Amino acid sequence: MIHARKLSRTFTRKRGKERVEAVRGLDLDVEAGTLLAFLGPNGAGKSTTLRMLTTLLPPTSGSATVAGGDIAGDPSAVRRRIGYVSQKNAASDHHRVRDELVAQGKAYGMTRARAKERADELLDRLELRELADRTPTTLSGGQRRRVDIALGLVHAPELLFLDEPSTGLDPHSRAEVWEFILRLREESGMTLFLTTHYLEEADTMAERVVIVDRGRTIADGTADELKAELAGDRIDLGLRDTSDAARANGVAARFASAPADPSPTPSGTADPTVRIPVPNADSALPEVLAAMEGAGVKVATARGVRPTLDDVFLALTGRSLTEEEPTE
Ligand SMILES: Nc1ncnc2c1ncn2[C@@H]1O[C@H](COP(=O)(O)OP(=O)(O)OP(=O)(O)O)[C@@H](O)[C@H]1O
Repeated sequence: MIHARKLSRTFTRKRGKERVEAVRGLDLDVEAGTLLAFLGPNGAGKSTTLRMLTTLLPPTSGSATVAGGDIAGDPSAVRRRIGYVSQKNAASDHHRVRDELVAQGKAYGMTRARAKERADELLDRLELRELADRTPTTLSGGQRRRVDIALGLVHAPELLFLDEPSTGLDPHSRAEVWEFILRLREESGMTLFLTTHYLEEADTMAERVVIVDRGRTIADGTADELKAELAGDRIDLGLRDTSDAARANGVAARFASAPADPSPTPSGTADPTVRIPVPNADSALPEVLAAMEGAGVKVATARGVRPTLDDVFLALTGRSLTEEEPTE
């Protein structure tokens, strides 16, 4: 469905003629029917990639075919087959939801009758029927996002790009938008390519996660694969007594699958925490506790910690995905 080769985009900032390599040589193949989450910190090149794949921005070099069309050679064929829900609201503030959907259908060359029929189908499918005669300014954030998604679906695309579909929504609306995205996929088998800042969403919803940083792909796989290969489990032990720290670290070193923290790090309050990277926290925990007891270390709290996608990013770059990039 998507085949990109060495896709690159450089911007030249007017002042000072500074060059920004927003996307550097991206290779990507996406199978039809996949739900892919495209992750990366601010400024990693996600929106630029999306804009190139949706033909809104020409690449500086490299090539891509999207839904069977060449983004440079045949952009209109690509546009007919894909939908794009951008970060900005697509619906105008002053037109009623149904009218907006009908206008979109006509813009795609449908007859008025067909455009109305299609608008009705989408109003039902995205549970917007009751809101059909309202203008977007009177809708909640989640309802408005559903209207944006409906607008992206008018021409029944094979592939839908969603740029940050859940950003700026409250947790209830986020869950609701996700429910629609997942349902859409189940009903239509559509390929979905989305960016998100919410790592837990990518972790639980996406079949494939691609992480980009500074314009390059740094990880690609299922969330479980990436976590298992790049981050691994951890055991966190809270010590009752700081004076046990040196002994606790000695025991930790015997179990650690990677060099453990050299010194226990205070976890907010006075009691120190020893963090031990292990291949499997569930099976290692009883053995670690027994060894600590044998060494006379008094353990106050113990817990197995599963890695997150942020741990994956941290392992790869030494930075957290949730931290802001320093402004250039
Ligand atoms: N039109 C432009 N002119 C100059 N620089 C640009 C332009 N568009 C993007 N950039 C730069 O390209 C880099 C990648 O930007 P992009 O918007 O693709 O990142 P992103 O991963 O989508 O970030 P965010 O998560 O903040 O949306 C950034 O350094 C950005 O400042």
